[in-house]
Amino acid sequence: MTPSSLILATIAISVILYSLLSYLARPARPLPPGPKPWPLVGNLPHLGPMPHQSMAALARAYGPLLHLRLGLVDVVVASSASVASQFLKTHEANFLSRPPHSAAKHLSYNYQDLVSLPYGPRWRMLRKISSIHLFSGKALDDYRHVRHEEVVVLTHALAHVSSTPKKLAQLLNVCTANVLGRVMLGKRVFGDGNGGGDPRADEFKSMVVESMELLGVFNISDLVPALQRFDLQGVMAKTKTLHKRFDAFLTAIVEEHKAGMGKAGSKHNDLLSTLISSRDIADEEGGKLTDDQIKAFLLTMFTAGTDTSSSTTEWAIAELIRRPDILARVQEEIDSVVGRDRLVTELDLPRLTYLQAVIKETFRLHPPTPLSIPRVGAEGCEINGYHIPKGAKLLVNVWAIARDPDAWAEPLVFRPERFLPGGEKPNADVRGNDFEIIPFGAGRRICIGMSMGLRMVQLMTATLAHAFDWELAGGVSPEKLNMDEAYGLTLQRAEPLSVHPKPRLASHVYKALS
Ligand code: HEM
Repeated sequence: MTPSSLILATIAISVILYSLLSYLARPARPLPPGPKPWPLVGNLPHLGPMPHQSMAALARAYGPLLHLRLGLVDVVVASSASVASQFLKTHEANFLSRPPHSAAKHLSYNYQDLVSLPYGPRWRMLRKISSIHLFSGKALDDYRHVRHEEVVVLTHALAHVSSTPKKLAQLLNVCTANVLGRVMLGKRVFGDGNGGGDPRADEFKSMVVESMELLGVFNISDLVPALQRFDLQGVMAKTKTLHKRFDAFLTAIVEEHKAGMGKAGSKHNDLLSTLISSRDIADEEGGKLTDDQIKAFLLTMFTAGTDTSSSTTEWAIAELIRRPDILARVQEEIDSVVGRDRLVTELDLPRLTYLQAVIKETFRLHPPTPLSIPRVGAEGCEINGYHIPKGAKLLVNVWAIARDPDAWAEPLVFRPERFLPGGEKPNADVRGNDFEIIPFGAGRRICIGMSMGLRMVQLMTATLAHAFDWELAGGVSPEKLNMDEAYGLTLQRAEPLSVHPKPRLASHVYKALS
């Protein structure tokens, strides 16, 4: 049999088997509405290059609870606050695990990381360890100086006068990665701490972006298992190569750390040392950790924790550049609280009400994970009178929910005032309680790094807005700034922000940074 006739035969058998099984297992209640699926590929052609946008358009036509069939997989999409709350609150217990995804499987050392582990003892153990060491109020306060110092390094790098424009995303990424490095490993991962370039940082950012692209792909091999071995979109080949690059990066970190721990008189209180030592003390819930599990843990934290915060800050600065009136108001607020003789600190943030509103508005229009991270239904259930099949993949379109015209006035306009007293949603919060704006998800599987991510985005945005005025590279005028999105698991800017920062504080502030 030739390869093409083998593919055709596989497709034909899959379609017949699937139709038969679907007929036999048809539910009493109807599935939620959705566009008619094509044979075999189902609704994949409906997704296009920007699935979050296409799904938002489909939700406008079919309603906020949408059913799609992608290959052989049932997918339900929540596109309104009330539908999202049905899944993530009312039926939360049924949607606590993640669906299978071959790219995630390969990148995460066979689903060993916190994002992809099924809800259960090992997930609980890793969540507990990371809460205690990284994300508890005490841990966050203990490491406040680290965030401050790395933002100082970032400011120093931006203040360095040069005719070459600065790629903001790259510097923000180094800042967030170094904060995580110092907190988890006890040391920076990139650069010399003076804001100087490090080619490994470019490599790292490109690996993170590529992983987000691969994780965001709707891979036909996952959706029609019979086609898995053909790797028609080349996702698996790219994932394997990427995994090797990440593994080399992580193995070096772990081995170097172990060697340091072995030296006489060395004292290590960081998280990685705890993880390495925990292999000798069986945990009552999750068992011992292997090297691969430790690398999977670090990988998740570095990927989930860097690009999300840095891209949100990049979007925030882009919005401020486009709206000089809003930037001026942010600067006025920070000047009045902080003055112009020092940089902002985290302790100033609670007094910066307008800045907080700017950050919320940025999360609303530019949520870093537009389709959140998928969940899977453990059992069949009924929502709003529709049958949700067992094993259905749940996508929460947080991007569409935050632009829902039934929930937001002029949803496409960047207007921080909507979150201030007298505005339409003065009390709305992004921490998973107000389903109209859930950039971090909600419920038990809500983003574990939420508090750290929020602090980083607030501190970086406040510092950049306070310490600099901004000009776009190439003489682009603010109103011409390209605000197009590039799709992936995380929402990148199609065109990275390229800028000339102009220091605006007293000159001694910048001198003191060197
Ligand atoms: C702007 C910042 C961030 C945003 C918007 C964000 C968003 C999200 C979202 C939407 C989820 C899925 C939640 C769900 O299923 O309901 C998630 C999960 C996760 N995030 Fe974040 N994230 C951010 C920062 C961080 C940081 C700083 C870290 C770690 C250093 C992190 C680590 C994780 C992990 C480990 C999970 C998986 C949690 C689980 O499955 O139990 N995130 N994040």
